[in-house]
Amino acid sequence: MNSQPITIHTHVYRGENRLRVALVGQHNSGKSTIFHAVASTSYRTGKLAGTQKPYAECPVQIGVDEVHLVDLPDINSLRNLTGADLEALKYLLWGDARPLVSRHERDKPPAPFSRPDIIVHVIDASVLQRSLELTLELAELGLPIVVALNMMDEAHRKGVEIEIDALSEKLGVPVIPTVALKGHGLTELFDQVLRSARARSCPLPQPPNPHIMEWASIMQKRVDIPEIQDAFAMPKNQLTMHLLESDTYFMSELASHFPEAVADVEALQQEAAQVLPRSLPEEIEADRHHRAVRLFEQVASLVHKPEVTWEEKLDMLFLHPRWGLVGSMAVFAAVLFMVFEVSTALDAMSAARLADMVSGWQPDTLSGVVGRAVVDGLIGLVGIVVPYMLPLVLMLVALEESGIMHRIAFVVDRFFHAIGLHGKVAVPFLLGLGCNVPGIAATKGLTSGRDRVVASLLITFVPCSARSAIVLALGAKYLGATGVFLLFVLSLLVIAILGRLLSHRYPEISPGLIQEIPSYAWPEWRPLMHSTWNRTSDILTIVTPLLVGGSVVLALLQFFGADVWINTALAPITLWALGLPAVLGVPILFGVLRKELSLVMVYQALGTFEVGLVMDWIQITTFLVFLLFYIPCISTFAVMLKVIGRKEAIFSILLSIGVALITALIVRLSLTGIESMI
Ligand SMILES: Nc1nc2c(ncn2[C@@H]2O[C@H](COP(=O)(O)OP(=O)(O)OP(=O)(O)O)[C@@H](O)[C@H]2O)c(=O)[nH]1
Ligand SMILES: [Mg+2]
Repeated sequence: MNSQPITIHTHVYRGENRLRVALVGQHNSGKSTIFHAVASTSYRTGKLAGTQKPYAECPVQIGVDEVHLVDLPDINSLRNLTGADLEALKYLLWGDARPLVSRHERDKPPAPFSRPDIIVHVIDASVLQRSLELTLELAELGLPIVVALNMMDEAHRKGVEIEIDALSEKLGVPVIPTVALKGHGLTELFDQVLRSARARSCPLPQPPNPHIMEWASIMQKRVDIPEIQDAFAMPKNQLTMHLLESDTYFMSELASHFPEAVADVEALQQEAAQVLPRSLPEEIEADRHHRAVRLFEQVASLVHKPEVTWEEKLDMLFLHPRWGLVGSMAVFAAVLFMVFEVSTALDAMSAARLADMVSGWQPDTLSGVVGRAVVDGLIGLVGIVVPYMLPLVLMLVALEESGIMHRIAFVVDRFFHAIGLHGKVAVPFLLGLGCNVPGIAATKGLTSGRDRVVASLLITFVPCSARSAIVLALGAKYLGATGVFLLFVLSLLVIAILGRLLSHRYPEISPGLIQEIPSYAWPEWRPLMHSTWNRTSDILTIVTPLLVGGSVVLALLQFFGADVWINTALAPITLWALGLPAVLGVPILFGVLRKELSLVMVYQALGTFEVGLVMDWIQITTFLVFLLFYIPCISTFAVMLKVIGRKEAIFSILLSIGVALITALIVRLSLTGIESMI
């Protein structure tokens, strides 16, 4: 029988025992890109004690293990540091612990968490030589290191070829090639991080030349005093090298805590200066530079520049630091075209035509009314499926399968992070401009847990085409272009503020996951159609009964003359809070079926098309603001049930009513205030 070896890890990194990993590297090497590729949206940021450069931290799930990942500010060298760089070094040495030498510093410890268990040294492979000096210094820290040889695409483009194995062997450190921008190699990187941490394998020592070694061993003897070593709590060799190089911080700490030892150390530095052609710090720096150059020459070579492939050209548009937005903007424009042109045309051809056909049917019997309500519900369904669900979901699936969605997500991530969301929901948000239903449905495939809930809740505040139509119809006529513009700006503002607030409601730091950007692929028709239909029908099973049922209930209410009760029941909102005519209660309630019907119902309720005759501009604005934000519609509620569950769906209704009321009230009061002033 064939038996497979089973690896049993003696140590699983989880919870309190999660592995602490620090991303260390020079400016622009890609640390933050790696961090954002694997972090969740709810990562934390902070500043190292008394400095201005922020770090970021987040737990990340890797299989059964969990790591606590810290993205540090850039660092060029470990020598002679001041300010933020020195604090970063102190974090690497001591974390939140306070060895004797730093106990007198009154600021907080450099970091609110322990020192890392392992370092991921992020290197820009396209300028490898520059980074290797730092690698040599990091090797002294006594921590396991994994090198992320990042920007391999750039290196490839410049024709720099690196022998990964040779580099890894010479450093005694695993080297993993990555293209952080696309998430390539990140799975291997973090797998290796776990392996190296378990093996506790430290880098090979990288001693300076024998010449310097002699001075180092003398220095080591002079400070090899248990009290000094305890006070600095760092690897002996590293302390020795810092003192040999007359590092300001370490020398001053030595002077203030062990004044008797300083004379010895300084005497040695001066002795060396007399013997050597250059000062000791200069000698050591030159030696390190020399070793880095030699290492570089041994492992790297310049080859003929390869041809740029079409994938690389496309990625210039999607992922390039400067041009990357161009591709995303083009896709957004295409999505908006679909939403505003194609969907509108399809709507006119399908649902609108059907609605026209039955408009003459005005039954006055109970069964007739129910029949008409069922037909209305079904037409409403057609109005969601044909113009919105099918084309927009098809577009979404195509964007996902082609690999474009991942690239857009990467580029716009930063903007969306500001409101606590992942860049992946950018396209669903745009779909929401057409109809919230496919927008919310899309979050199901793209996000999970907290991110999905927050994205869905926020998408309900994106003005869908039905709502925009009312704002455009009434707003353009009575408030002018500026008024309409300001109403949409208000939507954006409300979404941004709610995003921040909701991030507080769901603060749990969900661990990030490693995400790779897939290669480009032409979507295949059959799977595309299949997936589109699956997702649409999935939603229809829950939207249909609610839409038809809701339509019947409202028709019956109207049939039995409940209008007056409804208007009376809603008077606290319409009349008292918002100062609107009470007859608007019915259109507001019935609007949950299909918002665009609200407009017709408003005309009916007020008995005129000239809304301006019965309502002043403040009332019209208040009404539009309320309409813009309150419960979107029954279909949206249905899709929420499916995507985020009953509890959150009900919360969403309460939230939208609350936000609609509060915003409308604020707008009403401010406008009244402004009017009385002028
Ligand atoms: N071509 C290419 N660009 C990358 C890659 N990784 C990151 N970049 C880009 O390089 C730039 C710098 O990346 P960051 O992640 O901000 O670098 P950093 O190390 O955090 O920089 P500092 O925080 O300033 O130290 C960004 O514009 C990234 O989009 C990669 O693998 N390939
Ligand atoms: Mg950064």
